[in-house]
Order: sequence, then C-alpha cells, then structure tokens
Amino acid sequence: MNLRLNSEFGTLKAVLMHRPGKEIDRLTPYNKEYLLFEDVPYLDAMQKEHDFFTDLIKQTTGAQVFRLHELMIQVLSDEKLLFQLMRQALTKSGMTHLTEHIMGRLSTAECATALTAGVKVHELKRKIPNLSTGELMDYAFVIPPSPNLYFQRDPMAVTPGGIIFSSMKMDGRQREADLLRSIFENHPDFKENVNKLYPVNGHDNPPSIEGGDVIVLSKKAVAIGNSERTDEKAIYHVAKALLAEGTVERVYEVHLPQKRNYMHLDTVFTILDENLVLTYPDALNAVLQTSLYTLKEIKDDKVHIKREVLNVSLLTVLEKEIPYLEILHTADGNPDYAMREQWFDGANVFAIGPRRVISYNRNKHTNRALRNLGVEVLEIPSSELSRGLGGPRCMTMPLSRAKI
Ligand SMILES: NC(=[NH2+])NCCC[C@H](N)C(=O)O
Repeated sequence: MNLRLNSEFGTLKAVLMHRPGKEIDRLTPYNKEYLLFEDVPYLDAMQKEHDFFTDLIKQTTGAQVFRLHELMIQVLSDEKLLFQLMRQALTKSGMTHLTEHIMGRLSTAECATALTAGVKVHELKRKIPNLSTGELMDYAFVIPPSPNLYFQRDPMAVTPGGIIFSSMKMDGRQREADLLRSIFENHPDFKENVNKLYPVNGHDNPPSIEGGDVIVLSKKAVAIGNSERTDEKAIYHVAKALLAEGTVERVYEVHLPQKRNYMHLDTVFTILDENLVLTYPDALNAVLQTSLYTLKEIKDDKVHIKREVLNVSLLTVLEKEIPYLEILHTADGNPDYAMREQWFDGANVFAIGPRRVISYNRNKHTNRALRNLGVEVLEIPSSELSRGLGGPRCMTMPLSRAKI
C-alpha cells in the first residue's frame, strides 16, 4: 500500500479505525476534563454507534477497514517492541520495574488491551498477587488509559509526500502517537511504504503536531493549523520535510484561535470535492493570519525554505488553492444552529468519495444544507460518539484513496 494521499475526498480504499473499548469506561466526572471529554459516555451505545459507522464505510465503499487492536496484536509479538511500549506506558506511575513481570503474565492480546485501556493496581494484583506497587493505592492507574484513541485522525497524518507521526500536545494523549508509529514502522503490510516526514531524527522531545491539524488542499498544497495542539516549530520542520520531498510545493500555516471548539484545523473546515468546502462560517472571519512556506533551494544537501507572512484570511487561501471554489456554511449559515452544530463537529464530516460524506445525524441543519447542494449524506448515530468532541473525520485515518 502506497502510504501517500493526494486528496481529502478520493474514493476511500483503506482506513484505520479504533472501536472504543474499556478505556472509555475509565472516564469519570473527575478525570474527564484531563482526558479531554465533555461527558462520561455510555460505552455499549458508543460501540453500537461505532459499529454502525464501520459497517457503513465497508458497505458503501468496499474499503478495507483496519482495526487498531488487531494491528497492535500483530506487531506486539515482537518482544522488544512490546517491552519498549510497556515500559513507556509504566513511566507515569513510576512502575517501569514491573515491565517484564507484566509481560510474563499477560498474553499479547491482554498486553494490547493494557496499553489502550490502562491497568489499575487492584486489577494487576488479581493477576500477580505478590506485586510490589509501593505507595500506589489500589484504584490508581499503573498504566493510564487512552480514551481518545477512537479519534484515529490525530496520532498521525498521511500527506502527498509521506507520513507525519504526531507529537501529541496534551498529557492524556501522548502515548497514542508512539503506538501508531510502532505499528507503521514494524507491521509487514506497511513498513516498506512509510516515508517518515516527522519527527525529524534525533529530536527527543519534538514540538507538538496533531493529525487533525493537517489538511491536504491539493496535490501540491497542504494546510497545517497553528492551534491549541500544533506548534509553529513543528510546522516549520514538517514544511521543510514536505518541500524537500518535492511532491508538495506550498505549505500553509493557518493560525487558529486557541479555543476548545477550534482545537484542530479540521474542526473548522473539510474538503468534500475538487471545488467544494464545508466550513463553520465564523471561522472564515476568525482566521485572519496565514503564512506560506515554499522551497528556496537545496544546496549541498541542505534544504532552505522561505516563510512569508500573508496576513490573509482562510477564505483567501482556499480560493487561491481550490479553483472554482464553492463554500458551504454549516447549518446553511444560520448563526444559532451553526454554533450548536459546531460544538458537535458539524464541519467535521468524513468524505468517502467526491460529494459523498458521512456525518453525525444530530447535525441536521448542516446535513440538509449539504443535500440541497447535491451532496450524498450518510448519517451515523451520534449521541455517545460526540461526547469526546470529535466528528467523523476525527475518527478515521484514511490510508488509501483513489487517485485524483
Ligand atoms: N481531529 C480532531 N478534531 N480530533 C478531535 C479530538 C478530540 C479529543 N477529545 C481531544 O481533545 O483531543
């Protein structure tokens, strides 16, 4: 599989998803904020909604749907890799000395679950009775959970020039990117086809960037949100790698307001076809500053790039890159409904083909506006999935699409 994508809307051929699991049941009213949830979801209903979503993708596109848990089990048979991930997962609680102990007692599938759902002291004691966990209370996490894993969009990004492995900003999501990187760099189906653009080798603590901030504008241009989650230093490094690779000629840095409902660029707009963009109306006014990176020269193996501050709005950038641009506002521009639907990711639909999208059923004003324009809208149930504040695009990591 050629792990490069040259559009946001070519007919979907392969996608990676994660079915929400036990990690969701770790959320409580007290940790939900730290773990970036708005509420405490009901897992059974959430899984049903997610299964509906996955089946719909399979039925309507015939695309191959990879599941994170299965890929994890496949790569974790490599003990060295498992050791590395397990040790890292135990760092926060200061329990790295338990790494081999845990690996010796749990099957590979159980280790995969432990790495995503987390493990509490009392759960571990049931498996390993004479465990020394020092000061840790029975209900403390030995391994913290990763409830945001169903937002597979964020731990990496596939661009026309290769893959960006994220460096997650928020404490509660940091391990997600390492997990994805371990899979893509080791799984036989993928590893030969990874052209890694980021992190740059030798960077121990790379500046943060998250996949939701990366949008392919065209074969030659990529936009990256400078946001609550993505740092301008990361954008600089990614721009340099992308421009040096040669497929992409322009990288835009789009400055977003640092607000929860603008957390990533894909909360503000998505591209549905060669010339159709769905956007939250306020965003076009709020986003007023962009910078453009282009290649200056490559001399003696050194890459030199140029950054120009454009001081133009997001709309101007989109108009420049997308010919005959047609903009559709969420909720058809009605400010009250647009605001409500933006909170539940109205602009964050998932394009499975040109003018063919999957959208939350709750965003009915946006869905109606899309249909009026001739877009095929496939709705998915959204009572529980939406509680993590991410939409259909956030929940998918497309790996292959028909070329545009
Ligand atoms: N690509 C996206 N917009 N992802 C949404 C992620 C939501 C998640 N709860 C977070 O705060 O990180």
